[in-house]
Amino acid sequence: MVQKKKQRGQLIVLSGPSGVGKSTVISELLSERKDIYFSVSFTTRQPRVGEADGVNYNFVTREQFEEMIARDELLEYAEYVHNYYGTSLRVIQEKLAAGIDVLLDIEVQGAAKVREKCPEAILIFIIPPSFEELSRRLHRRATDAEDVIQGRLCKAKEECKQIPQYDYLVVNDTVSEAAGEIISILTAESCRTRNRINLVEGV
Ligand SMILES: Nc1nc2c(ncn2[C@@H]2O[C@H](COP(=O)(O)OP(=O)(O)O)[C@@H](O)[C@H]2O)c(=O)[nH]1
Ligand SMILES: Nc1ncnc2c1ncn2[C@@H]1O[C@H](COP(=O)(O)OP(=O)(O)O)[C@@H](O)[C@H]1O
Repeated sequence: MVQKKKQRGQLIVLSGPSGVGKSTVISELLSERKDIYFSVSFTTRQPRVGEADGVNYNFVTREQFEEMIARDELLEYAEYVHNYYGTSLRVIQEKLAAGIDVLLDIEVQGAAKVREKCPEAILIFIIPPSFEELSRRLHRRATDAEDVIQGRLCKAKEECKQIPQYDYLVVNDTVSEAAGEIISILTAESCRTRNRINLVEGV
C-alpha cells in the first residue's frame, strides 16, 4: 500500500517584528531539525558585528541587488527601512524539488508575495509577549542606533496588522517553547493528506 516516493519540500515562512527573536528561535529550530534548509537572503544593509557574509545574509550593493531584480532572479523582495532584502528563486526551487523543506525569515510584504506565488506555503508569525518586552529586546541586542530602534518599533505595529494573513501565530516568550511550537506545526503540516497522498499507491 505505502510506496516510497519523494515528496516535494515544504516552504515555511517566518515573519515577526524586528527584535522579536526570529533569528534566535530559528537557530534553536535548526539545531533540532537539521533536515531543514535555511534560505540565506540577499540584502543591501550593512553587516552587524558578528554577522558573516553567506551565513546570516549575502551582503550586496544596491546596484548588484537591482541587477538581480532585472534578471528576475528573486522569488520575492522588499524594501525595509531603506534597504533591499530578497530571496533567491533558484536555490529555493532546487531545494523544494529535492524534497528538502525550506525556511524563509522574511518581512510581511515578502510573505504576501510568497503566498501569491506558492499558496501552499506555511506562514507563521512570531509576536513578543508584549510591546515593552520587544523594546527591551531591541535595546538589549544593542545592534542598532536609537533612531533605528524607534523606526523598527513603529514598523512593528504596522506589521502586526498583517497577522490575519498568516496561518499560525507563535508567542516568543521562551525560545524553547516557541521553537517547540513551530516544530509541532511543521509535524502536523507534513501529515496533511495533500502532502502524503503520493505515498499511497493507486489513489
Ligand atoms: N521580504 C524579505 N524580507 C526579508 C528577507 N530577509 C530578511 N527579511 C526581513 O527584513 C527585516 C529586517 O531584517 P534585519 O535587518 O536582519 O533585522 P532584524 O529582523 O531586526 O534582525 C526582517 O523583518 C526580516 O524578516 C528577504 O529575503 N525578503
Ligand atoms: N524568548 C526570548 N526571551 C528573551 N530574549 C530573547 C528571546 N528571544 C530572543 N531574545 C533576544 O532578543 C534579541 C533579539 O533577538 P533576534 O533573534 O536578533 O531577533 P530578530 O531576528 O527577530 O530581529 C536578542 O538579543 C536575543 O538574544
